[in-house]
Parts: sequence; C-alpha cells; structure tokens
Amino acid sequence: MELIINNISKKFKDKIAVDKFNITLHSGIYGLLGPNGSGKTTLMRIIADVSNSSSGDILVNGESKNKLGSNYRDLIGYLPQDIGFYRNFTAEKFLYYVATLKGVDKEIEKNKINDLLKFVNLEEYRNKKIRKFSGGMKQRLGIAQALLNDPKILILDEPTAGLDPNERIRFKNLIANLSKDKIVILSTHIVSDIEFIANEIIVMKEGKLIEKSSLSDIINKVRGKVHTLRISENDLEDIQNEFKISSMIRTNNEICVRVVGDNKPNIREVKYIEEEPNLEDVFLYYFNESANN
Ligand SMILES: Nc1ncnc2c1ncn2[C@@H]1O[C@H](COP(=O)(O)OP(=O)(O)OP(=O)(O)O)[C@@H](O)[C@H]1O
Repeated sequence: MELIINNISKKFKDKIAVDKFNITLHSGIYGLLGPNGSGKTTLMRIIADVSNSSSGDILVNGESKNKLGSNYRDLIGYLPQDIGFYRNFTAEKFLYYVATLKGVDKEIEKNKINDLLKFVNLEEYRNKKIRKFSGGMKQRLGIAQALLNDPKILILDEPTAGLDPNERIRFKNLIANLSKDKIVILSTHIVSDIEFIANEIIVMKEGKLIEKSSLSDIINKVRGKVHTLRISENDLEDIQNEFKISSMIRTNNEICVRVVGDNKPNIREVKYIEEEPNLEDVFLYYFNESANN
C-alpha cells in the first residue's frame, strides 16, 4: 500500500492552513506532530476525504482519490477530534449504527462488531450507555467505529487528548496491535504519546512538512545540542537568551537547567553535561515551545 500526498494545499480565505504538502507513506504507524494550529487537523480531514483540498492530489497505489471515488472512502477509517457520539446509545448500538452508515455487509456485521468490542476491550460494556463512558472508553469506541470497514488507511486525530495515564497505556497497546498492513496516521501535540508507538514521525509547522524521519533519526538531529548545567540566578537570563530551556529545577542557591541549542553552553567556569536527547527536545528545538503546552 502506498499513499502519496501530492502537493496538497488548503486555503481558508487568506489563511493557508496546509501549504504544498508532499509525502509518501507506506504501511506503518506515523506520528503527525506539530503545535496547535500547524494544520494537522486540516490535513487529516483532507486525507479522510471529509474536506477538499484547494489544490493537489492524493494517490493510492498510483490511483487518484478523485478517480477512486467511493472506493477511496472504503479504504479510510477516521477518528475525528470531536467525534459526536449519541450519548444515549449503547456502545453496541452505536457500532451497528455506524456500520449501517458505512454500508458494512450485514452478513459480517455482527461478527465484526463482536470482534471489535473485544479488540478495544469494551466487550463487557457493550450494553452500557455512552454517556456513562470515561474519556478513554469513548476513544476506544471511537477507534472501533473507525475500524468497522477494515480500513487500510486509519486516521486518528488527537486520539489521546484527555486520557489519564492508564488509559494512555491501554491506547498505545491498542494501536501497536493493529494489523501491520495498514497506514496509521495519528496526530498529537503530546510528544510522549507517539514516542513509543510511531515508527515514523512527521513534523508539521505552519502548514508545511518540515521533517519525516524514523524516531531515532529525528532524535539524532539534536544529538550534541542538549545539555544540563547548574547555574546561578544571575546567569539565567543569558541562558534564556541563547537556549531553549526544556526543564529547570531550582534548589536553594542554584538552578539546574536542561537546555537545547546549537552552541555549547559557555557560561564562565560552569561545567555542562551532554544529555541523551529525546523527542521533547526535538519539539523544543523546532518549535521553540514546550511540547505539552
Ligand atoms: N474552517 C476554518 N476556517 C478558517 N480557518 C481555519 C479553519 N480550519 C482551520 N483553520 C485555521 O487553519 C490553521 C490550521 O488549523 P488546524 O486545526 O488544521 O491545526 P492543528 O494543527 O490541527 O491544530 P490543533 O492541534 O489545535 O487541532 C489554523 O490557523 C486554523 O485557525
């Protein structure tokens, strides 16, 4: 399976939300990373075919989305950021409802729904009303509905937003267990959520693709640029002017800072230690802001 996003742009009046975006994806789990407003949702809505691009094309195995028509839709599973559940439906009823909308074959519908309820660990809650579900249960139901048509391209927009730590772990395991022949695109601005599940990271800024690499390659980009050092309050301003600060711990008379920047910290006699970089550091390096803002 090959998905080509070919020069996609999206304009809203005078705002360019997606700007000549080009990427080729094969089966695997891709983490789409970018700060708020960078165009992730807009791009995902275009790939999910719920919104049109202003220009450009999408090709699956060489065939244009426009030519494929409803066959393209059959390839797509989509969990939008703001999925509207019918709160008074049970989980099972909701899945039957979506299965009907998606035109899932009646012969396989029942088995499919049973399998999916098992897969997302909601079997014992199948008859519970959605309004009584936790955020994590709703997200898992959201994934189940996205998988109903056995999509080859699964698009999950901020699927971990609002989940507690236990729900996050469950969610990560769920994604990791998805069959390997799918293209899974998962957006977030919470770096730690994709650090352990995505094979490839796609970084988006102001509508543009600025990086597509494996996790280790992208982390290597900031190798040698991350340091910790202990400074006095007086030195803090100099450090802040030259570096992006990823963490700061104050003790009685000193501050331990973790900094990211192109240069080695050069503050008088202060010793610094080079640190093993992580994806948070990458985010800070590219966006000049903390990942979890
Ligand atoms: N319907 C719209 N009309 C006008 N501007 C829009 C519309 N949808 C999105 N935008 C603008 O396009 C830009 C990209 O928005 P988008 O929601 O795609 O970003 P995002 O990366 O998904 O952000 P978030 O993480 O906050 O969801 C933003 O500046 C946003 O204000």
